[in-house]
Amino acid sequence: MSDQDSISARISADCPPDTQRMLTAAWAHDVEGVKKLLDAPGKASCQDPQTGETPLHAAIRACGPPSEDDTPEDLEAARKTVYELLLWGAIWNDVDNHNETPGCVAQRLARPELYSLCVEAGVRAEMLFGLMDGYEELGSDADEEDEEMANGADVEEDGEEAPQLVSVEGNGQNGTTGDEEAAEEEPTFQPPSVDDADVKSEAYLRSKLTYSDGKLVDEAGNGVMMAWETEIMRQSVDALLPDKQPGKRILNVGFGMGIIDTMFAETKPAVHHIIEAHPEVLEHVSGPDSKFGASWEASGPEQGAFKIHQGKWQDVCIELLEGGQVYDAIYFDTFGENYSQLRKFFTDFIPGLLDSEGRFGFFNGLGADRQICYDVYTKVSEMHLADAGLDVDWKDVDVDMKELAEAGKGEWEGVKRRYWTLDTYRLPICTFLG
Ligand SMILES: C[S@@+](CC[C@H](N)C(=O)[O-])C[C@H]1O[C@@H](n2cnc3c(N)ncnc32)[C@H](O)[C@@H]1O
Repeated sequence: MSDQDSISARISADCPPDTQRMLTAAWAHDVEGVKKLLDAPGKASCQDPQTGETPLHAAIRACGPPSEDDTPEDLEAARKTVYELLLWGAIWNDVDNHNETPGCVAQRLARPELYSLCVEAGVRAEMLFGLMDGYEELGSDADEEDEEMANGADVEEDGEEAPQLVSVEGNGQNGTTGDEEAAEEEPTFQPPSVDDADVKSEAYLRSKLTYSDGKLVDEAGNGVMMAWETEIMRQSVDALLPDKQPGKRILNVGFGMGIIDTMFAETKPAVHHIIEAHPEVLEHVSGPDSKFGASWEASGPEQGAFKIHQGKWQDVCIELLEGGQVYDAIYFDTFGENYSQLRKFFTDFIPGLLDSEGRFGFFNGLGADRQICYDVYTKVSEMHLADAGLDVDWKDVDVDMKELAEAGKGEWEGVKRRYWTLDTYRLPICTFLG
């Protein structure tokens, strides 16, 4: 076990005794001891104030990497401890001072069984948040710092700062003065700070955009679309139109840099509709250098066959439905919207707009700055797609990370936030069930 993963490094001298007891019992995989200590709400997710270690981190970290000393009994005790903690409300995605969730530790230590328990807990939590309408922002949408993804599931890799000791704010109630209360307060862990990239759809749609070589960036410096995604767009087109037959009816939501629309146009569709809401993107599309201006619209096989629908898809799709439009291929890739909007598109529009033999795809950047969040969102979206009557096949696409490895460098130069950190893109190909 590396020094940074040792018990002495993880349970600090300042750790309050209750928390220390819980962390030690979790570290020892003392299931009975853990159960006894779980006597009040919040106990399962207590944190060392300096290291941010939670009982889940401790139970997983204590396993270390696989070794020949491992026994089935040890592993079973670890599994039971993690299971028990999750049962008692341990938070699956609290980060520690190294910006790792318990699942990140399990992945780093090559403990797939424990990793799976964390993923399953994440799926349960996110499905519940879904019922309560509390999703994070989409992965490609520059913001994943919603509280619901809880405390830095989307922390920038480079945004790590030394955690500070902070005190819980007292309000002087219960007959104590603020000072007395302060004296009794315990320090709490402050997770590594995150760069606040909270993009909201309305603000984004009003913001100034810059098209530059290989990227489209909003006024806060968020990457709206980047050229490194071209291969993903290429493979998405290949998946949606496998035979590249001409004469297909295509809908693309979100023009961005027009990368996917250029590829769609090359397949010589019968209908090619694009929905775009941002005024500056629309200005760019109608500009003299655009391939999708008035002459493109006029070049369609019939009037309205090639068309940029100006406005938000939430409004335009209602008109398309009312007009009885049906498509063979639909692609969805917007910016600044949260997962609830993608889910709305699945459930409210795909059933009416997609031909019964058609294919639907979307940019799958959900939680893409952290493997466990990506894995959780793969499952969550799969369940919601099934709710909408859709089956999904995931195709793994290698992402060349050479120029994407470091925030602020390579492809990320001039871009506020590294929204993609993974070697493999999971490309969704959705068709109707049955
Ligand atoms: C990531 S880009 C799309 C990139 C595109 N796939 C490509 O290949 O270049 C997202 C686009 O969706 C647009 N958008 C964001 N919210 C939208 C909404 N509610 N309705 C329509 N378009 C929207 C943005 O203005 C932006 O042009």
